[in-house]
Amino acid sequence: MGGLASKLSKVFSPFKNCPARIAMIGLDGAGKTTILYRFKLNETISTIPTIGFNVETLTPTKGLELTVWDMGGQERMRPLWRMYLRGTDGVMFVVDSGDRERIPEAKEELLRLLDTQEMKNVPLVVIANKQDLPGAVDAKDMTKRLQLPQMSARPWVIHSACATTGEGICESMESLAKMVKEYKAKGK
Ligand SMILES: Nc1nc2c(ncn2[C@@H]2O[C@H](COP(=O)(O)OP(=O)(O)OP(=O)(O)O)[C@@H](O)[C@H]2O)c(=O)[nH]1
Ligand SMILES: [Mg+2]
Repeated sequence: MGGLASKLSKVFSPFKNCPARIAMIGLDGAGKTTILYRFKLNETISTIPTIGFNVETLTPTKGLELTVWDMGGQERMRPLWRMYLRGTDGVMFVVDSGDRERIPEAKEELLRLLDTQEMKNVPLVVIANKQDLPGAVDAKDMTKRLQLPQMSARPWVIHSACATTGEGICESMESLAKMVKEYKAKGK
C-alpha cells in the first residue's frame, strides 16, 4: 500500500480540501469492483456481480476526499448509471479486453452515457482491463474499437491494465487525477 499511497499522495497534493467525485462504469464483469478494491486495499478481492453500486471514499492524502462510485454493469442496472453521474468530475470506463465480442456493446454504452451536455467536458480514463487474458485487445486497438479519437473536446486517455495483478492501475489513477485537476481548475 505504501508505494501506491505515496504516489497518489504526490499526484493529489494540489487537491487539498477539494473533493472529487468519480464514476466507475463499464459492462458487467469488466473488472470495476476488482479495480476499486485494488485501489483501496492493494489486493485482489473475490467479487460477486454488483447490484446497485459500491461507493468508497479514498483519502490518499490528507485533505483529499476522492469518492468513487462503482456501478453494477448488468443490463438492468445501466439505466441507473446516469442518475449517479450528476456532479461527476471524472469517469473511469472499464472494458474487458479479452472479450472481443462485447467491445461494440461497451462502445455503445460509453457513447450513450457521455452524449449529454452535462458530461460534455468531463474527463475520461478508459481502462483496457484483463490484459493477462490470451488474445487481449491492446490499448491501441481498443482506442480504435471504442472510437475514442471521436471524443472531440473531451480530455481522454487509455491505459492497459490487469486488475488482478495491479498492473496499470496506479498509472490510470495518476492520469485521472491530473485530468480532474485541470477540469476543476477550469471551473468545469
Ligand atoms: N483474468 C482477469 N480477471 C479479472 C481481471 N479483473 C477482474 N477480473 C475478474 O473478472 C470477474 C468480474 O470482476 P468484477 O470486478 O466483479 O467485475 P465488475 O465490472 O465489477 O462486474 P459488475 O459488478 O457485474 O458490473 C471477477 O472474477 C474478477 O476476478 C483481470 O485483470 N484479469
Ligand atoms: Mg462490480
